[in-house]
Amino acid sequence: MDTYDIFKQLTAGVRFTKKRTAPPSKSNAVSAAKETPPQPKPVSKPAEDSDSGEDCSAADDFRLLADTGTSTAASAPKRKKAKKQLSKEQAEQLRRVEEINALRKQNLITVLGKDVPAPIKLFDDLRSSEYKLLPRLLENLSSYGFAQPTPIQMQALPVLLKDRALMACAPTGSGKTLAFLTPIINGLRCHKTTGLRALVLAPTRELAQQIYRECGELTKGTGLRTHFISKVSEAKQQYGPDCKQKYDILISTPNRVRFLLQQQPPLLDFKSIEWLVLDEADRLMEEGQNNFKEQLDDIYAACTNPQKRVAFFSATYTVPVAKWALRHLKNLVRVTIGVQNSATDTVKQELLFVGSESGKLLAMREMVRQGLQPPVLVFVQSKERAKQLFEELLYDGINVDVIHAERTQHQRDNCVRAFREGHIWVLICTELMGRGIDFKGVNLVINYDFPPSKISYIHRIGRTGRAGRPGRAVTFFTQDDTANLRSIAQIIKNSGGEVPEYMLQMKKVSKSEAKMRSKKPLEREDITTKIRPETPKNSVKLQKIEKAEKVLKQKNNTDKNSINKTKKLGKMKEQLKGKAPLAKAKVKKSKNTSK
Ligand SMILES: Nc1ncnc2c1ncn2[C@@H]1O[C@H](COP(=O)(O)OP(=O)(O)OP(=O)(O)O)[C@@H](O)[C@H]1O
Repeated sequence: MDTYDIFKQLTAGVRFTKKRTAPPSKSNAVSAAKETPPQPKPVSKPAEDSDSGEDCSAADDFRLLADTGTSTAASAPKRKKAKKQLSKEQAEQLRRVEEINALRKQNLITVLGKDVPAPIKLFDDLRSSEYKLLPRLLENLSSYGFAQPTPIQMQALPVLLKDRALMACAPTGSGKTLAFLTPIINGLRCHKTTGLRALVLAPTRELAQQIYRECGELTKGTGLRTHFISKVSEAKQQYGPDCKQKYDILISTPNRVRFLLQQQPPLLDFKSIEWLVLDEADRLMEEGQNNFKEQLDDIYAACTNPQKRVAFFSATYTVPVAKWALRHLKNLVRVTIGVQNSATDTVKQELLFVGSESGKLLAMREMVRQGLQPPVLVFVQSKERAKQLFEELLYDGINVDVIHAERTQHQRDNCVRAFREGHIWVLICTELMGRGIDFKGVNLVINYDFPPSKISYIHRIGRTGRAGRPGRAVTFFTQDDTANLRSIAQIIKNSGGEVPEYMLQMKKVSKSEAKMRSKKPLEREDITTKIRPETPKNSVKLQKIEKAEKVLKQKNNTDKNSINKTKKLGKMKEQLKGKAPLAKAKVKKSKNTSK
């Protein structure tokens, strides 16, 4: 029973006149912790727009947490009274609480939950007797040379080091990986032969591999053994009952893990799992065909240790994830940095109207002509389109490669490595690389194909502007993309960018349509400059143009008007054949392009 319930019971049947102080509402109760003075206003207001149907607004979460009574508050008058009778000790406590609140406010940290540990200011604060961070781990942390923890690290580290369940939401590129690996390593402390004790799941193999690499750096000198499932076929030797090599930490994708769990006998044993972390948790909790939720349910059921700590991390969250966390995780703390479900403000975002599909290729070539500053990531909506664009850019002599699910693991690994090392300047990719991947110093993200949802947009453009560096994102759009334009324009506006007012005034898309669009990408014309096969409509038009050209030729007029007409007809002919498609796009671009 929380303060609100007690208040309700005590005041049953009592009527309040308007003059009296209003009773604390449930939402008030949530915004202030039990023994704290008024907290700063939560900064994680819901982002202004919520039309995609996939977002979980902060308001929803406040309600969700309020319903479970995870946070309680003393009423304002009580606090005033308490202030009057403060002992020295209480005054000191109050000062400390105010200091904590100021630190959170300054770093846009919002917390929800009971008795949330104070944020740290420096990594060195973790040396204290309270956290007892392994000296070797501190050494490894300091070898990165980071001046101070990022806001998510400031708050998530103490929460996890105090063994609390955590649902963390922080912008892309804000250092979430370190925020969950550090407490795991500290919790496990040294190698044991008991088997796997920590499991980290990520939606793609590339991301799992990246986390594995980071874990390798952080576990240096601790003796802890980390494993990444590279080939399922080799797993039997690596994990089977006869295997002598025991690992402490496993980092993988859910499908590989579930496959191994389902073998007879199972090749993995999760009974001793003490830490379960979901990176990109909202993606991992997505339900439906080809999604991870079912796999995750099986994995979660296999982690039978009741003492396990569970942590969710992502830059975006949806209502079902918040609901699941509240239902299943005890002692949950919710940490949000900045405004929930928003784009990182270090990226300069632009929307570019390119008229038609063929206009995209011309716009791309124009950007190349003006000079691209590599490395550049280009997102398209499917592997077919990735291949098509690759062929086109390769033909232009650009130092380009492509990564998609159809390439072999070896090719994908090589491609990622070459891009990281700067051998490839432009990398064409699909949604596969949209989340989590940390390529250092990506200068530009081009959304060649409009993102299927605003969640996708936030993650895609988050591949640039990481760890406080500046970045740029250009999103092409055509007439066909206007349905999602409003919500993405709103995101740009919310993160401080400029967008034309008409975009924000566009009709809202219904939740069901937004959901449908996020699952089923638009059908688009192929990416090609090859001559398009003639349609009956085109050939009639072509015949008409050719007839007009013939007439003009016969007249043999050399006046300006006739010359212009001939030129215009020639251009129209080229356009119909797919050789010069941008004339229309250029005109519209100047009207509708935002900064
Ligand atoms: N305290 C810090 N100070 C400066 N840079 C940091 C700090 N912690 C981590 N980084 C760097 O920030 C970059 C992004 O970190 P990370 O990949 O963990 O981001 P993320 O929040 O998980 O992003 P995403 O949501 O896209 O997955 C990495 O290159 C990492 O080395």
